[in-house]
Amino acid sequence: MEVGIIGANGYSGVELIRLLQHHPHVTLKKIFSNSTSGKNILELYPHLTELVDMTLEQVNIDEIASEIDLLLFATPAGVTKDLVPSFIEKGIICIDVSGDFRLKNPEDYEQWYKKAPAKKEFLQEAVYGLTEFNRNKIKNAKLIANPGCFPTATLLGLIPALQHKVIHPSSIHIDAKTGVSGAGRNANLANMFTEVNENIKAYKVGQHQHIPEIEQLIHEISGEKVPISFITHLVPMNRGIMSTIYCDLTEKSTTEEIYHIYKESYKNDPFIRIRPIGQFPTTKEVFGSNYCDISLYVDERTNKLIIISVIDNLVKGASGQAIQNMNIIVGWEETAGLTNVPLYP
Ligand SMILES: NC(=O)C1=CN([C@@H]2O[C@H](COP(=O)(O)OP(=O)(O)OC[C@H]3O[C@@H](n4cnc5c(N)ncnc54)[C@H](OP(=O)(O)O)[C@@H]3O)[C@@H](O)[C@H]2O)C=CC1
Ligand SMILES: CC(=O)N[C@@H](CCC(=O)OP(=O)(O)O)C(=O)O
Repeated sequence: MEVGIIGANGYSGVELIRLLQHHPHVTLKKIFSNSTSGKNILELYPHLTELVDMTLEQVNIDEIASEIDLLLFATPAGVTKDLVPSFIEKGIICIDVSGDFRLKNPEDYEQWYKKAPAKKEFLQEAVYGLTEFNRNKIKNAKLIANPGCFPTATLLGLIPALQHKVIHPSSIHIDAKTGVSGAGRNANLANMFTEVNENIKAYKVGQHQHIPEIEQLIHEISGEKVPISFITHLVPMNRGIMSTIYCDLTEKSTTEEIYHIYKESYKNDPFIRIRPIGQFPTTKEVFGSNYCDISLYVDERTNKLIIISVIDNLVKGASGQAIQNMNIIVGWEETAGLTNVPLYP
């Protein structure tokens, strides 16, 4: 299969390039960017020396359509809503890592992304690519809206509890932390070493674009349209997301009972690791891998379930999950190209 990456020079794009080096069935045929087109990827990422020798090209829809079977998009919000429809119409499978097709209601996109939304028909056609939740729909998808990094960690942590109705959806509070690569490679004062190092800060408080995405899926699972509290923090590390979720239990329960629900729910999911009771995951333990590690704790004093979920934002939170979805669409083994062990320490 001939694959291309649009936005290949950003952090998610170059992570796609890295992961595809180990993919047994994929030929990376073309890479594309915008302002850096014409450059060899090695000028921007020397760590790929002697591994990849490709020049970034400007997107040309007709040329791409004649050479590529599947496109992975790693572009900023607002780009794919205009680009993707032409490729879908030409029969090319599109997997979009950006947020353009995630929210079914275009008004939500306008409100939270402050941009014009994609056309309704494409929003309807897009399948939300949270693999473990939507595997059956993903199989037949032509357009995947890959989830955001925070929604991936958070929703994988919440889904079994919501499906088994052990928590009140209206009681969900999420405290989330991310490494700086989540913001992409563009220079930005807020992400400078001097601003981030030895520091931790809350950002986009009450305004984060992942709020409606998380609420949309909670609604789909529970039938309840409820607002959530969701606060993101920037911490001084390159990669990693930790989502700590607090929710009220519907009935008295124990950590053991909840643990068994989660083990059963995820027993066929190769990238979800439910940690033994009493062991809590760190971001380093999933670094560079497609794993999502989840721990459960019932605080019997407050009757709350506390869920701790970690991922690597660039792998399970973006490029790894995109490849997992591609594997499912094409019918390859779901783990193809994604079997690397986390890098530790
Ligand atoms: N970083 C992360 O952890 C995650 C990111 N995402 C999403 O993935 C997308 C990419 O993020 P990230 O890699 O961090 O961002 P980056 O800013 O690092 O990279 C995006 C790249 O897209 C390129 N680009 C912009 N417009 C076009 C265009 N019209 N055609 C081709 N290329 C274009 C830019 O290239 P040029 O410089 O040449 O203009 C830029 O380098 C975003 O939508 C982001 O929200 C989702 C989950 C996690
Ligand atoms: C550190 C940092 O800034 N992280 C980004 C993650 C963005 C992301 O995952 O992308 P989408 O906008 O495509 O959902 C943020 O919090 O907005």
